Amino acid sequence: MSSRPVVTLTLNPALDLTVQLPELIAGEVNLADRGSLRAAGKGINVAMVLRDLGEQVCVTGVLGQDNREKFDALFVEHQMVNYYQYEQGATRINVKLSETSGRVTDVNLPGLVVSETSWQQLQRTLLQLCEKADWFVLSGSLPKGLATDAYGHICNLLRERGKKVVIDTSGKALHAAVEAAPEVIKPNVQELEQWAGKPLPTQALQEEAVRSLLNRQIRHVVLSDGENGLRWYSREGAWQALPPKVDVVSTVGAGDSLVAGISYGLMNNFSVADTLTLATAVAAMAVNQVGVGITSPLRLDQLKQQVSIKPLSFSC
Ligand SMILES: Nc1ncnc2c1ncn2[C@@H]1O[C@H](COP(=O)(O)OP(=O)(O)OP(=O)(O)O)[C@@H](O)[C@H]1O
Ligand SMILES: O=P(O)(O)OC[C@@]1(O)O[C@H](CO)[C@@H](O)[C@@H]1O
Repeated sequence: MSSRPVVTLTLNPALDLTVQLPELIAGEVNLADRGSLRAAGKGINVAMVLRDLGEQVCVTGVLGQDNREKFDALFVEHQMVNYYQYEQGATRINVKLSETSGRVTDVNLPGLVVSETSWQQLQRTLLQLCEKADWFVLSGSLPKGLATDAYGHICNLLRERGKKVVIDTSGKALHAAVEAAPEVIKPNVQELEQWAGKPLPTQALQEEAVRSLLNRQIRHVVLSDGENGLRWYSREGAWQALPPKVDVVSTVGAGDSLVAGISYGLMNNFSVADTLTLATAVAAMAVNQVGVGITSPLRLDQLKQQVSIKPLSFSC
């Protein structure tokens, strides 16, 4: 466990309305088995896992004033230090329709419009947090009101101060973020294809794109691929992690759990094998439940034992 806190930034958080139903039939009345409404968003999910791993966490970003209660309660319950900026209006609700087969349909709303005042205040907050923290995890889509290079801009601010930045985003935001050379990025295969601007159907083609990311001075590229696990690339080498087989309850937050596990391992100077084992097990745990977090340390140990790691032949 590191002695200094880690910061997670969520610019576009959400209340996740997870609905579990046998089968989704579009255009019909669907009867659900159960539902839950949770404070979420990518960086908040990352924070949940990091707290469960024992890290001190400062959370920041922009939340809506009108429905802040669930977020405030979560921060208190999980002892996260709250540096959020509150904007007029309500944080979006994202609907996650989770079928018995394991298929998940996401309906994500656009979110708040972030004002220039909040954006400026947020940057001041991040600079203030540079005095406390060395690692910053920036996750998720960008809300309206922010330029597509918002993550790139923040990453530059942080890197100039010697901070390590992990970024998990997609589309144009990922494009701009890559130019700021963060320490780690975690695209999934589809996001890598969007970045490359073409389909990448083979491992060789994916590795060509990864090479050009590493040549832009990104230190680690973690390429996630759902139930096939992940491949981790850096100038020092490459590894593949194959996840354990689990019953899929909801895949929402699996990527965030992976990001949390990778960040934890890097922050604590774990070996690559230990980092990947932990991250892959934590992600599998997320898949096996609704919501993220380490709900059973014993189960996490069992999952870790079922992760398989192997080195890949790869050079830059
Ligand atoms: N069915 C599964 N069984 C076990 N592990 C899984 C499964 N699906 C995903 N994972 C784990 O979660 C990781 C992240 O999943 P994925 O590649 O879907 O990320 P993502 O697209 O960022 O996810 P999301 O945005 O939905 O959180 C995978 O690398 C894998 O380790
Ligand atoms: O709009 P973004 O930021 O891309 O995604 C938001 C989101 O789908 O990501 C999390 C799962 O990763 C959910 O908690 C949340 O609803």
